[in-house]
Amino acid sequence: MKISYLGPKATFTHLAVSKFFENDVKLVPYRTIPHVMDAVVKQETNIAVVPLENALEGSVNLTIDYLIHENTLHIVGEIVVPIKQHLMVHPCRKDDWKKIEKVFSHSHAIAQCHKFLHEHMPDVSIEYATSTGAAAEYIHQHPEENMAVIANELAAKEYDLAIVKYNIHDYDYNHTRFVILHPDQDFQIENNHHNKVGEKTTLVVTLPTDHVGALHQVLSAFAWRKLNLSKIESRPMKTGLGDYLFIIDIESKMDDVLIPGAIQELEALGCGVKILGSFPAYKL
Ligand SMILES: O=C(O)C(=O)C[C@]1(C(=O)O)C=C[C@@H](O)C=C1
Repeated sequence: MKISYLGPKATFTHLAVSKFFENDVKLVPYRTIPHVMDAVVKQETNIAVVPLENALEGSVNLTIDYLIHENTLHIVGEIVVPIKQHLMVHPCRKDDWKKIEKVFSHSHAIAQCHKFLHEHMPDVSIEYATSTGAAAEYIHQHPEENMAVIANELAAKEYDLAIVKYNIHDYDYNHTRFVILHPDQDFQIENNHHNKVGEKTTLVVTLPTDHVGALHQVLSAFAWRKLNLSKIESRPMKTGLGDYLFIIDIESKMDDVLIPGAIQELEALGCGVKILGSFPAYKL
């Protein structure tokens, strides 16, 4: 089985897939989240793994938007991974890293370390990379750049960088949810040894024309069936200012009665409903 992931080597996504999947898989890195997903659609790989949400910074909007608007893949699993961000430099700058002028990383990694950067490196400029691994690889290839990178310990090893500050993320509880994507919504991930923490169903709901209490009615369809929601988030529909869709995570797997009943009720109210997936959630 071939798995596309947000690469290059030693990103957090790489850490997640290499810990989660067994040895008989081939891991194939792609540079951007859309490329990771397109690889499955083009049948270059069988499964895609991409980041969806971080506990400190919230959703990875590119993943959500691509999944909703551009893609036909389904979420077939979720992996929650602890995230530790470190500051690293090319070894030739190890002793004078305090004179660094730029910090380079993925936007989510930078956002997870805002307080640290504000307090300890207030004058540096920030540059964004497609992933933490891509930033680490760049600095390895460009020792002449007076830059530091925010990335994980594996990246420091892979790209031969020196960690000058460990654990610079602003809050201890720093976890990211990665999703496993497949074209077939009934695809089952083989998993023998990981810690399964629950089941989820993710829906995308569009409201009928804006009217008083529309969202309240949507939420009632879940509430009176005692379907617990673990997330509700609005994203622009990209059709006009004020047009939103809602991404709703239900803390149960698809059943024959309750979730289909809630969906029918929403459709009767004039809502559009798309099922992004019904899947097991694992914690590493
Ligand atoms: O850049 C990486 O290493 C990624 O895997 C991406 C990503 C993200 O998009 O949130 C994943 C986990 C961390 O939260 C920071 C960055």
